[in-house]
Amino acid sequence: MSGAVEPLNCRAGRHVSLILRDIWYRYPRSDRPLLQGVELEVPTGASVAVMAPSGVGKSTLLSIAGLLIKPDRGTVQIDGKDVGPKDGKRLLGDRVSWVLQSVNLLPHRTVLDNTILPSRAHGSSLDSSRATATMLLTQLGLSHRLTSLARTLSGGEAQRAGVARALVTSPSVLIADEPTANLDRDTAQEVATALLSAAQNTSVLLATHDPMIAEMADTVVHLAPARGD
Ligand SMILES: Nc1ncnc2c1ncn2[C@@H]1O[C@H](COP(=O)(O)OP(=O)(O)OP(=O)(O)O)[C@@H](O)[C@H]1O
Repeated sequence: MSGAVEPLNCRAGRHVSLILRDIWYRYPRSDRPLLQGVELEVPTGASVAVMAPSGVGKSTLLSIAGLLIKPDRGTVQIDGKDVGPKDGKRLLGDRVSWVLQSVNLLPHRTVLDNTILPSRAHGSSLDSSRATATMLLTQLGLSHRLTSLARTLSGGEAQRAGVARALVTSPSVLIADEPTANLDRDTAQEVATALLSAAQNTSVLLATHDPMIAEMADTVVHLAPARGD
């Protein structure tokens, strides 16, 4: 039968922004690969939570998906294109953004100034960066904090500002490694809700120990421990 081959990044009418294919990774000096043929897809605008016991490799997997580590084998695709050896620097902080457990805002700069940094670094004008940042900060419940110094924010507010900073370039993919681990339960839930709602057009790959947070994602996947030899 003849016919068009369905593109890999579009399954059953759904676009897939992040694809990991047959990912293998072994840390130097380790006796066996930590990741052994991992496959993962995050459809555009969807969220996937990765759960596993401590040490199984969630952060390592996210570091590969988030272009910080190159896999020994396998491919990472962003928006349907394989990420090549020299693409990481170009994509990181623009098409692919991160939210970490520690936000690391510049303490003596305002919330708005912190938020616009990635978009300014990737060439957007000051006006358009400010407009996007203001919209995101408002959506994340921080409209009253735009001109506050970052050091005056509470933990939950700082984390929400970190989410705004990560989304200001309208990335295709947001990698969130334990984004709520330092927060109390209520604040964690509030931040996760804000993150998932602000990232509506972005594919989110989230690692968490917390089943309550994982269940807020569209899909929960469990990373299996590496097999021994
Ligand atoms: N830079 C490194 N060099 C060598 N081994 C490492 C390195 N980083 C992590 N590891 C090891 O790889 C394994 C997986 O670590 P990773 O941080 O990916 O797991 P995790 O599932 O995210 O754990 P946690 O939930 O505790 O954060 C651990 O045994 C860890 O010690």
